Amino acid sequence: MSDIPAQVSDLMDPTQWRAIDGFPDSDITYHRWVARSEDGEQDLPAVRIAFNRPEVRNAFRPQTVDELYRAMDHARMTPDVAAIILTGNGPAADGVHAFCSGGDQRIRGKDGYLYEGTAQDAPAYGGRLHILEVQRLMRHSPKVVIAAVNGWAAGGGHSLHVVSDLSIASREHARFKQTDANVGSFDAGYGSALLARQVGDKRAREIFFLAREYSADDAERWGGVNQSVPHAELEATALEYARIVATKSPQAIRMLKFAFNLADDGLAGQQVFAGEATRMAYMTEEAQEGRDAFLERRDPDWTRFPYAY
Ligand SMILES: CC(C)(COP(=O)(O)OP(=O)(O)OC[C@H]1O[C@@H](n2cnc3c(N)ncnc32)[C@H](O)[C@@H]1OP(=O)(O)O)[C@@H](O)C(=O)NCCC(=O)NCCSC(=O)CCC(=O)c1ccccc1C(=O)O
Repeated sequence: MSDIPAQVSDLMDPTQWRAIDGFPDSDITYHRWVARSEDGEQDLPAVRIAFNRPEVRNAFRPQTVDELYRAMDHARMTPDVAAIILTGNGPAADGVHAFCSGGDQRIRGKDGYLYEGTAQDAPAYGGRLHILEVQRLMRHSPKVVIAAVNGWAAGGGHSLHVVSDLSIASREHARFKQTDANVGSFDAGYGSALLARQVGDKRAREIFFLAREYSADDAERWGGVNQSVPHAELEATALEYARIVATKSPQAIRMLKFAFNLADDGLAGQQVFAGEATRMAYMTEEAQEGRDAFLERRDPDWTRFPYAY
């Protein structure tokens, strides 16, 4: 049985989680859902990834983004994980909760966000904007990403909740504010286009152009989150969503997620969907006949495969 990890957040029940090898607590924390009993420990089908910089409202710096990408990718490639819960640790010392407040403005250089040790006036290509790579990974991951918005979701943090497949928000502490334009940034990709899909075009423009704060209940009413729940129930609700997702066919969930993405993602969306369709085709005798004929140096015999309609 693994050790019970540190309680990294007010809502995290450490007895339900275990540490994951190779992912020590750092700018993010990454845990696997487990059931512990006298008989031992059993992995359950969800992971928890959390921003771990509550002193800056869980703003991300390049190191944070690198760690987030690695954890997301690890979850993507873990075959018995159905869902990824994305949240923020906290609260901070002043009692304020944050999901994520976007890019860390203190280390923003001329052309992006700078790694520690990079001079503020570094020449071009010193800066990173690779949170967008994380957005694409979340979008193309076959796993269902559930944002558990425990506090502030601002700027690029707002976008991460938008890109998540499902969002659940703390009624007392979740606060949404799309501050990009306040600081001269603009998520002109998923963060704005998907938001318009979710809450409607006028509302999305209002959220970006006015950068006004709105609540979990507002977000639920507008269609921006699936559910506003009492703070104390946030992670339990996210786990309940994950548990239900895990009762469904993995193949069906994967195909549905990629189908939901397809039209908005253009040819990249078609490619992801088509890749899974190809995997299914490979499992058929018809496709295997093509492979076998090549390896046996003969013409394929398609006669037993009908032109289905
Ligand atoms: C989130 C707030 C509204 C919370 O307000 P409040 O509770 O009053 O707390 P504060 O006193 O403001 O903050 C406490 C403490 O934290 C520091 N802090 C907070 N947010 C950040 C931040 N993002 N960067 C650095 N530091 C931060 C704050 O300075 C305080 O520190 P002290 O030392 O105690 O003074 C409010 O905090 C707020 O508005 N925060 C800023 C939100 C913001 O504008 N974020 C950046 C938006 S731009 C972005 O995220 C770019 C992301 C990106 O990479 C990108 C790239 C390419 C295309 C698109 C994107 C994209 O937008 O995603």
